Amino acid sequence: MSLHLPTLFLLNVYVLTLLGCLMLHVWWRSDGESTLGCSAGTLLLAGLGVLVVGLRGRGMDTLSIMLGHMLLQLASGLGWATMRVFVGRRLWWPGIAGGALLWALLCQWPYFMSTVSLRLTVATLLTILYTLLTAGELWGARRLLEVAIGPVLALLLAHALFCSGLLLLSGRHDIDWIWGGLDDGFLTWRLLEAFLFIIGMAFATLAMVRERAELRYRAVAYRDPLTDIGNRRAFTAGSEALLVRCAAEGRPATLLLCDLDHFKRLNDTHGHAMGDAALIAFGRLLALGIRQQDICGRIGGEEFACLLPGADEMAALQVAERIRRACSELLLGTEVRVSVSIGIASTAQAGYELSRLLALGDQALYRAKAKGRNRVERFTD
Ligand SMILES: Nc1nc2c(ncn2[C@@H]2O[C@H](COP(=O)(O)OP(=O)(O)OP(=O)(O)O)[C@@H](O)[C@H]2O)c(=O)[nH]1
Repeated sequence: MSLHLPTLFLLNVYVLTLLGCLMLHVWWRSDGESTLGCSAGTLLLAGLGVLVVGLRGRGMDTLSIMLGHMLLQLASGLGWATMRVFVGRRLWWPGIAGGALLWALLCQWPYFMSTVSLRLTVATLLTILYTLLTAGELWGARRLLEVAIGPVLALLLAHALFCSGLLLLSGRHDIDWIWGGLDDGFLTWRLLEAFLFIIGMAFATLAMVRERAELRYRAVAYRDPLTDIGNRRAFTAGSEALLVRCAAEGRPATLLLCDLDHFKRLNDTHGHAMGDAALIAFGRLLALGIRQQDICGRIGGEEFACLLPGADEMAALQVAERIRRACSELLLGTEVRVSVSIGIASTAQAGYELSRLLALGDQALYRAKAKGRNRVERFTD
């Protein structure tokens, strides 16, 4: 296969600039997501760098070698910064500009300017260094990131391996073989690989940013903003999935339906803010009082629900009593007394359908309220 080098240079400049402008636009529309801003900068700097490097041999060799490679190193530094920002770290300008500054310094040395092999080695080493630093940022934060980082890591490692291979070959072969023949030479493949790598990184970055935004929106949509526990949507989705699993495994599951007592009176007497404080405290009590495999949520104003997989009625009764007793100790130190009524319904009576469990739990709760509140009642036919 033969690739025409000047065409490849032009294609590089055109596509990188176009992609950079598109990324700028996405950044602008995203309310300033810094990762996208850094990625746009990387693409635009890379496009400009390739353009200046492409001027070599047109009477502007010094400018091309010095400025072109400085721009390319700055693009590599900004590529690293893109992932730093993505994982929540701050921009570190000495690191970003370090490669470009080192290149500018080396260009003051006449031997460096006149020795292609040395320049090729330094440029490739810097590229490998920035690529590994970029991969290191993602790897270091892998436990905190909820998004898939495998494709980007694979892309970065492939790029580092390709550049290392190039470095090894340049040590074994005549440099003219690396740079020479231009139509079929190694430079053509180097340029093509770098081009594909930058495009791949831009799309992978965009995908990671989008995936994280979606996860954040979903988390917000599934959380009750006041108590910071799951809302009705989260409880319903989680419980339905749990019930399917319990049904398949033939295990019981029991629902606790909790309703704070005389909540309207509490609001009217002590104010809405104190009512909110009671809701927050009760939400925390539930979240801390259940096992990791249980689910709880605020499913209405002052109504909460818990689903306990694997728990039969008697086990659930103990949990409910514990919650009821702990509730009386909420907001100690204030004049407010909080109590809760709890209705219990289990899959032994209701089957594994959530709506039926909720309906039976509601009947049990109604009985607890009717019998004077601050008590736990089980559903009975
Ligand atoms: N502070 C506060 N109050 C809320 C919130 N959501 C609902 N409420 C109030 O909760 C009260 C519920 O009142 P009711 O449904 O009459 O029930 P109750 O007064 O608790 O009476 P019982 O359930 O029969 O013991 C209403 O006054 C709602 O305004 C909230 O987010 N914050």
